[in-house]
Amino acid sequence: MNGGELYIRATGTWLPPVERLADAVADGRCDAAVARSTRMESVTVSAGEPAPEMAARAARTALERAAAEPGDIDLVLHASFYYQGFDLWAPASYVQRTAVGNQCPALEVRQVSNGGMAALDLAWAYLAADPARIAALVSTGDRFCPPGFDRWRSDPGTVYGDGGTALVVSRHSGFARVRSVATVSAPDLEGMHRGDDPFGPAPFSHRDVVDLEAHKRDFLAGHGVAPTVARVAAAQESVVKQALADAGLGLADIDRFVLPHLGHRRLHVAYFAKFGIDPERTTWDWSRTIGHLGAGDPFAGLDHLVTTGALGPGDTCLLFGVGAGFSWSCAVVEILNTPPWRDR
Ligand SMILES: CCC(=O)NCCNC(=O)CCNC(=O)[C@H](O)C(C)(C)COP(=O)(O)O
Repeated sequence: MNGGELYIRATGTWLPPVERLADAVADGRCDAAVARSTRMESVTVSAGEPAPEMAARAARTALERAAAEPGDIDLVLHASFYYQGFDLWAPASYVQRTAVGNQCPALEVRQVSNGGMAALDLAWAYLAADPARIAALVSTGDRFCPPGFDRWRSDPGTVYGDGGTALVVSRHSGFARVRSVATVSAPDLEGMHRGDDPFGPAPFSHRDVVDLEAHKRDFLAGHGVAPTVARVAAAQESVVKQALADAGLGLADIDRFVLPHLGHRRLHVAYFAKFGIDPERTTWDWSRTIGHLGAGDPFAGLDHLVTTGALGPGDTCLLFGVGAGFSWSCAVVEILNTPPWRDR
């Protein structure tokens, strides 16, 4: 169980323009088979904006919407998982200096695609530990660009988009209440994003471009597909059960589902078919135009549903996060009122 009340004061995203998969297939950047299996339409692609800068822009939007002063923020957590622009550096401090302008603890959470949701879980516990602590900013930012990452081919079941997202959470008030956050870990699966590669002395010591499919093939060769799929499914189920139980709700009580921006085949196996979720009640129709934002999918998806009015007062929403490791987080969010920034 989490500690005390937690509210969402504001969400924020900063997303660059999209590139269409049809164009990427036509010019050979994206394999037609990936376009077919993922059913993605487009992904956001940064023309040069660095990941921490996109996170800071999303953070500024969320802080403005929250009407938060620098002194209101008691913790900054920044989640990312790809290169942040410098070899040895603290992107959370960049977000704090450029978007927040205070001196509270600013720390990074690197838990691959589950980093944003894991940071939300950690922020709640940090705020609950001291009555003097009121609010936190959680930001995410990633730019999946060459030479080290191929957004179309580095992870064939998922096409990657660039962007920044942010959440301002508070123990006192907000347009939505976080009724629970649960996190589950399965470290026996960490080898799936490592494969048979040796540990290296520097980035890209063993290969020039991230190739998650190669690591997955190596891992499955040793661990078997069926047991691995079953392990992933069981852990995903356990985190959903825990979040719903902590919120005192059942799956049937949930109005909308914010899913990771994975390709359609992966979403079908892990969410639509597994939980009997109607794609129409999820963020799929939108996420297929955005791509996998790394740690930011859940915040971007919530921002989209609230801003477009798909979620309104009295509605409940389940946020899903899953990351290499693996780790899964799940949050139950109840919308209390319509935020002033909702599309008119
Ligand atoms: C590396 C980025 C990241 O953290 N992504 C989230 C974790 N990855 C996923 O959830 C993708 C789905 N993959 C899996 O569940 C496992 O690899 C399976 C269970 C082996 C299935 O793989 P698939 O056939 O979908 O490629």
